[in-house]
This record gives sequence, C-alpha cells and structure tokens, in this order.
Amino acid sequence: MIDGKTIAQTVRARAAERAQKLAEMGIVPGLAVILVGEDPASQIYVRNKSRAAKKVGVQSQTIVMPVETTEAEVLAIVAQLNEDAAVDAILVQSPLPKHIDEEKVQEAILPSKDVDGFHPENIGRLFANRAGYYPIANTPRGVMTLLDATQQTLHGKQAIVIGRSILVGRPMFSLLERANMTVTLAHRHTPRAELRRLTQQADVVVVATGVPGLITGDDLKEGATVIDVGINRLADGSLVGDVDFASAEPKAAFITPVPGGVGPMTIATLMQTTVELAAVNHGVELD
Ligand SMILES: Nc1nc2c(c(=O)[nH]1)N[C@@H](CN(C=O)c1ccc(C(=O)N[C@@H](CCC(=O)O)C(=O)O)cc1)CN2
Repeated sequence: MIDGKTIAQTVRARAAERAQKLAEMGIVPGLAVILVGEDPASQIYVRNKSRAAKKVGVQSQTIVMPVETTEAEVLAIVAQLNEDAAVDAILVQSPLPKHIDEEKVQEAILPSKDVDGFHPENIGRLFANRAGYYPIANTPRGVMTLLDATQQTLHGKQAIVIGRSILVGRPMFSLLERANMTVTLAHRHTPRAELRRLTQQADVVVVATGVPGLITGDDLKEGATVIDVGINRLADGSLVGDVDFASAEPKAAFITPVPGGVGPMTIATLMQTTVELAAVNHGVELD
C-alpha cells in the first residue's frame, strides 16, 4: 500500500523548512485561492488548503465569490492578484460555474504565479520537456512523488494513463514520459476490450476518470503499480476511487487507497509549488 498521508506529511515538512529559510530572508510565500460558488467538496478542499498553508508558513488568502459572479469579475480579481507583490501563487478552484470559461481564467493568471501549472505556457514547457523551473499540476506531480517513494525503476517500463484532463491525464502523460517510460494515454473513446488489453501490459496504471470501480484486478498485470486518482462520493456518503480496490490489491505490487492516497498529495504538493514559486519570483535558489 502506498501511504499518501505519510508521504504528504514529508512533502509538507520539507516545504515548511524551505518556507522558514525564505522567512529568514524576509520573504513570506503568498498564496491566493479563488473560490466561486458553493460546491461543498470545493469548500472543503479550499479550507484544507488554507489550513495546510498556515502549518507550512505560507501566507494564504481565500477569495470567496458568489455563484452568480461574472467571468469579467473573476478576471478582474485575477488581474489584481497578478499585480500584488505579496502574492506568489494564484489558484482558481475547479470546477467553476458553467457560465465562466475556465480556460480563459487559467490563461489570465501570470505564468510565473500559475501554481496549478494549467497556463498553456507552463503546459507547453512540460510537454516540450523544457529545462528550468516552471510549475507543474500538483496532482500528477504528487503522483510522481508517490512513485519515487516505491523506489522502483520506471525507466523503460510501460505505463498507461486513463483520462486526458488538463488537471491530471495530460501532465501525467508528460511526467511519465519524462521518466523514460513508454506511455499510453487512454480515454473515454478507448474501446473497453482495448483498454483491458493495454492495462494488462502496463507496469504502472494511473486511473483518473471519475468512473467508480472502472479498473478491476482482471484488468491488471501481476505486480503492477496502481495509482488511483479518482475520488467518487457514493449515495451512502462513502468515498471510492476508480479502481476496485478489493480485486486489484492482491494483483498489485503497489497500490494507492482512496481516501488517503493521491488526494493528500495534491495539497502537500501545492504547498511545495507555492514555496518554490516564491523563491523563483524573488530570485532565491533553494537547495
Ligand atoms: N484549481 C484546482 N482545482 C482542483 C484541483 C487542483 O489541483 N487545482 N484538484 C481537485 C480537488 N482538490 C484540490 O483542489 C483535492 C481533491 C482531493 C483532496 C483530498 O485530500 N482527498 C482526500 C479525501 C477528501 C474527502 O473526504 O473528500 C483523499 O483522497 O484522501 C485534496 C484536494 C479538483 N479541483
């Protein structure tokens, strides 16, 4: 079992150490989170981000806007935060209400403050495998930290990513390819039988579809590493992933649970990225 909670604690502790070093130089990393509407899950995630920031030594502010907020109003706040020297990192909680164009908002954030790594400039750098520092989406980056923790060789092995969102699938594809894996990107149009054929060959399977229990033990190769990015709340209130844990766990060499796997890494990695942006934006090199 890959224990996301414990690994997230280590990432947060490292971010706190680095934030402390910056504080000694008079630099306090600043994170601004914009939440539009009242989605209950988003409210919890935003609250947890603010709590994590406090623990790590990041100065965070949450801007809560009503569901009827216009796109222009969100863009105006982003423009204001782009100009604010105390803000190193800007995050707009996803999903936004349907009347707001999420891509337009993501593109309005300065690439140097784009803590989610969703700006096309940062996605392009990742996809092109450019050198130098740029923010990378926190969930897939957190998945790479989890894979590192298994201490296995990825180089030359086969991976499949199921789901092609900007939040997870696309950057995940690039990160695994950058680790010299042979990567397949599957999505909703991949026929079910073809998907099974591909997952049965894969050494690493990353599932981010939002379909509860999509992948079962029968879909997996013996000894595979299974990373479940799905977070699905069932009618009874329980939380399950996209992987049927009971049948997958006996087949897998490593597997992430839901909850307690990838989820906690998203917020810990957000803290890591915020501190890094503060350092880069102030011209400080972190060890
Ligand atoms: N702008 C962004 N929006 C969203 C992101 C993101 O990275 N940037 N990711 C998700 C939501 N998310 C953070 O924003 C997030 C999701 C889940 C967790 C988490 O810790 N999950 C726990 C379970 C929590 C629960 O009980 O619901 C777990 O898996 O153990 C943290 C952050 C979409 N939006």
